[in-house]
Amino acid sequence: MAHVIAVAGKGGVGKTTLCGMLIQYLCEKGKGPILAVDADANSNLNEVLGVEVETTLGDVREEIARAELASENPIPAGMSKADYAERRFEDALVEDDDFDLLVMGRTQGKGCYCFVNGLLQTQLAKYQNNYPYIVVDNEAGMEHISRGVLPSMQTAILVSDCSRRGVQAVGRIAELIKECDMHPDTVGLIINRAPGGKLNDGIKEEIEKQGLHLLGVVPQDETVYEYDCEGKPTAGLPEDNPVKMALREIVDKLVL
Ligand SMILES: Nc1ncnc2c1ncn2[C@@H]1O[C@H](COP(=O)(O)OP(=O)(O)OP(=O)(O)O)[C@@H](O)[C@H]1O
Repeated sequence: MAHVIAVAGKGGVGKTTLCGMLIQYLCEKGKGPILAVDADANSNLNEVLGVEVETTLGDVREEIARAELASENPIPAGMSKADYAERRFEDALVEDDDFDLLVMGRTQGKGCYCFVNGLLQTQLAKYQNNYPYIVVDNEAGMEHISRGVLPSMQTAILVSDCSRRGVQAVGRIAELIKECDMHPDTVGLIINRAPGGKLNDGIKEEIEKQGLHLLGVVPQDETVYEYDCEGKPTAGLPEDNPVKMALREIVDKLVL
């Protein structure tokens, strides 16, 4: 069974960047094949990882939910809706050397999604046996986890920037995780984009107030930002990049 690592945080704090670096590092450590799941409709994990995505699970869900209403039903005659959905979900899996990527895409729309959400849940449960690790880039609401679409969670990595509000947002996500009844072994915080890689006293106080376990601090680094602006995958960052090195040190301390 896969070890599921969920990465979450408020938008813009660098969650997707760190998630991509984590996937790359696990691959380098020989922990692959990894299933990477982009569960945040606003993030672009594929860009960070440097892969193209043609179909999202959201597209497939939409297509199937509307199939019966459409004048041209895409489901071939003689094929069940469930078999067609499974085939299309497999089409949506982007395969790379050491990881595969699934992009959830948008989660809301008109019509009933219960049937396809159920299929998606089954499909993900099936994938759980094919990969040693599943790494999920979540939106702040952790919707896929709270709705039970994702099978389980052993490690939650919560990312905040160096702001009180970022830490407070993470505190709320930690509460949500408790309410989800998934009981991960580790729930820890990474502070990203810290100037000079240091925490100030106000942030330290807030972390304590929220009762969060600090895994480590990642510095602000202009090269990471430039790579993003130029659309270059973070996988291509030099080995001695300070963000890459800080994240690796944190991952090495995790029990995975
Ligand atoms: N340590 C860092 N130093 C400098 N820039 C960083 C660092 N981490 C992330 N960034 C930059 O911050 C911006 C936001 O990062 P990213 O897209 O990973 O955030 P996010 O939390 O996933 O946001 P969203 O959910 O909106 O996608 C990007 O331009 C990224 O390159």
